[in-house]
Amino acid sequence: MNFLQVANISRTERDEQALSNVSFTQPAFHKIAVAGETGSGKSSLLKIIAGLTQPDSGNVFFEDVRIEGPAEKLIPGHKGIVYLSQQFELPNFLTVAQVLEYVNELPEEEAQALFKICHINHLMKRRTDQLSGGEKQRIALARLLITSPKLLLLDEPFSNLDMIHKSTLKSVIHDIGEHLKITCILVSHDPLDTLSWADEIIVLKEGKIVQQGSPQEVYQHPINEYVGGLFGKYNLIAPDKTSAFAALSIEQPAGKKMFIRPENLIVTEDTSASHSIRGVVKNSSFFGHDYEITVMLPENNIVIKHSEPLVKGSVVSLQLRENGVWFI
Ligand SMILES: Nc1ncnc2c1ncn2[C@@H]1O[C@H](COP(=O)(O)OP(=O)(O)OP(=O)(O)O)[C@@H](O)[C@H]1O
Repeated sequence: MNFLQVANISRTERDEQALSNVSFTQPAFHKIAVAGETGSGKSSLLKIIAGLTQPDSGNVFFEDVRIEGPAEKLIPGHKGIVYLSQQFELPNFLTVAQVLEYVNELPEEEAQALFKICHINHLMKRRTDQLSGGEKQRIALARLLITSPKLLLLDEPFSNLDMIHKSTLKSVIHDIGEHLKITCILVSHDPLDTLSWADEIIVLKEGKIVQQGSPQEVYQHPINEYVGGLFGKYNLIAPDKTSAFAALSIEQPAGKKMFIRPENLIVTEDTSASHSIRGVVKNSSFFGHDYEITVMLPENNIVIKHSEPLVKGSVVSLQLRENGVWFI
């Protein structure tokens, strides 16, 4: 039995293809993140899986049962699947306890454990209009989880959250998977949210899956520049601009560009080192845990990461980490 099977889903919105033949399967407890630029179809996909949007063609099966869309049933949605939208709403003028009691069917002990996981125990007496955005979101999440779903669909849960609320929510999402045994699909366009959490990443562009793989695969071996760019900074060196890399004896496939993540280039002390690239430091920018350094090569500039700033105008020697180059 497949836990979730998405089979050839397509949907058109205003004459544009929002989703085009999207297919994938998800085993239970396998954490899937969906990434893609704005308008690539991420929310549409989640809503179709939740049974809240009707696909034009294709099917979604949840535990081998076909999910009916809103055109096929009176009350949209599917038992066992919950969707936390970017625009969730809580009832006004009620306390958090009242909001949750209304939907709660869990025994008291389980409900308390759930509230603890969601970091909301201390908010029970507050009214819903007396909460911060991050607190409201965790109440909305608890309100869905209290129905004991098997599949949780989270649509950009971290957008609009400051670092503190974001880190609380990250630990909540981690604990949901660990302790509540709920499978999750997460949509986010921040690479840091998805790379560290997901077992598998599905990348959408213009409604199509362009790459699907482990976080390591999509980060280190993107299929194209679009995927590479979604997950962080990179250097892309055209085939006719690689003279500075000659000493590295890299075998370059014809017509392909060199793709190198900044952290795959490391500064070596020895400026005469063979098997290294020499360049001149153009500038250093502070990024908290490290510096981003732009280095001028004869034909182009490249960006590297380094633990300290480097003096502008100084000559540096760089080495490439093992398997640090990819071609696209
Ligand atoms: N209700 C709607 N009416 C008209 N067009 C829509 C509707 N919902 C989505 N679309 C269009 O379908 C395409 C996919 O939208 P969708 O919201 O799924 O993308 P997304 O990847 O989730 O974007 P974002 O990251 O901005 O939320 C976009 O071109 C969007 O404008």
